[in-house]
Amino acid sequence: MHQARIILIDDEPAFRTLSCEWLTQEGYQVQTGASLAELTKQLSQFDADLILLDLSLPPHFNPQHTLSALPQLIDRPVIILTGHGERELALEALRQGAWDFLAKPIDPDMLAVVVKRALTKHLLVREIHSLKSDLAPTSALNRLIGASASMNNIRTLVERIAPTDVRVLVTGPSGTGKEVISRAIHDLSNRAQHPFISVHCGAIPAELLESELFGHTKGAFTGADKARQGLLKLADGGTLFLDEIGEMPQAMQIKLLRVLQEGSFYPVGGRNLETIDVRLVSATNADLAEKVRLGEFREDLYYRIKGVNIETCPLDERPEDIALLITHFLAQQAKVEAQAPKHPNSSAFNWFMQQSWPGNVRELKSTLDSVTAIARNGIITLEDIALLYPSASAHHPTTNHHQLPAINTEQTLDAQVKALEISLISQVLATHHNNRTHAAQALGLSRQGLLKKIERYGLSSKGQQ
Ligand SMILES: Nc1ncnc2c1ncn2[C@@H]1O[C@H](COP(=O)(O)OP(=O)(O)OP(=O)(O)O)[C@@H](O)[C@H]1O
Repeated sequence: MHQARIILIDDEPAFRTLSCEWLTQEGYQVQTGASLAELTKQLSQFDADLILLDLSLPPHFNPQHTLSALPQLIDRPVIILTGHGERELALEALRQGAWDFLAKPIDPDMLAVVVKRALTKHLLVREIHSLKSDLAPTSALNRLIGASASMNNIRTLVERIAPTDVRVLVTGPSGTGKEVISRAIHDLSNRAQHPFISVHCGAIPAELLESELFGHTKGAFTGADKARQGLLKLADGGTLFLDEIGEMPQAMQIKLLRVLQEGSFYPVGGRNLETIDVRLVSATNADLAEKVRLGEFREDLYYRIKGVNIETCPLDERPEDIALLITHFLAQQAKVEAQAPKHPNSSAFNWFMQQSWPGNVRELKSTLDSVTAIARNGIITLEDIALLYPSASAHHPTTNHHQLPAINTEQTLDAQVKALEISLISQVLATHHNNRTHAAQALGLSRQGLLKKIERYGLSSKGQQ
């Protein structure tokens, strides 16, 4: 876990210095300030995990004024520091969402215990929220990031067909999320409790594919020193995902067709007919219809596997998804590393928006991974990017074509306005270190208004303020 960050706001300099020392000795990173204005300024640069807050602060020394700021702060624990005779105020602060209060004079041991407890409990609450959202049935859909018309259609299709047993063929260029979509279909289906078995048809040598899929008996061929179940049997009750089905050898295509027609097969070298109940989802980046025309793929198999066709489109054709994917991948990375998410600054963000991504989402993700690995202090800059991609140093932010999505006569005005809104919100959130209060100010929105848009576009990521 990262070193927890605390902001202490109190108007007494001696108290600030002393408490700062105590907390630093406990291993926390601490920043201090004397007023609400300083708190706001610090929050924009220092993503605090906890705030210690005196209620009587300059210039007004009006506790009610401080109390009215509480709703903006309570995304993390706020501990109120109260003076003598301020019990009522402290209770009011608790009603408004403060975590706890400590009465002055503060005992350092008590301070350490209360702070530690608040941070631990806060962390647990966040974990529980995160686990709950991962378990929610809609989370499989939420994993399909994107607000483009194409991604919206895909999500709708996935939701409709997942509970049926219809076969699905996912087509589209490499790295556009065909496997993620296939998994989402499985996770939202009635087979979700059973296995999802993925077979990369092009990666397994033709001579091994049959025994990999159907299994084999002992002694079926040289080296088969014991019987082994095939992937088809392992997928029983669940979903069999045949990736790159266009690369399946012709001999195997006939065998697969038989399984799909009869629901049964013989393991290699075996005489006992095995029956299975699997849902088939296939994917390819090849033009299967063309392969059929060229005689490279069996027409009868093509129609057997096709069922519903879901088609993904290149990332360059849906620039509004880039901003959402960047936010998503950074949040995902932060979760794995149990750290606050890193953020691109404005010019780095623009660079990502302007690139062409022939390798699609996979390429965007790996570029982001490598750039974040070398970024310092939680901020990704154009200089970081230029270390790995030297052409970035010549990058000129005003000549981009993705920052403002290109005018597209095939999309409605609504869709294009949405794309622009997503792009701008993501960028402002990134440049304000995901501080929603400041991003809202920069965009001229109320915080509530911004939160609604974040929710609507699925822009939220764990660990944001
Ligand atoms: N819409 C999306 N939302 C979230 N992650 C995505 C999305 N699309 C792709 N990804 C991520 O991009 C990477 C590539 O996706 P995936 O493997 O599903 O692509 P693919 O189309 O199956 O590629 P290939 O044809 O090369 O097998 C994965 O890390 C995946 O998690």
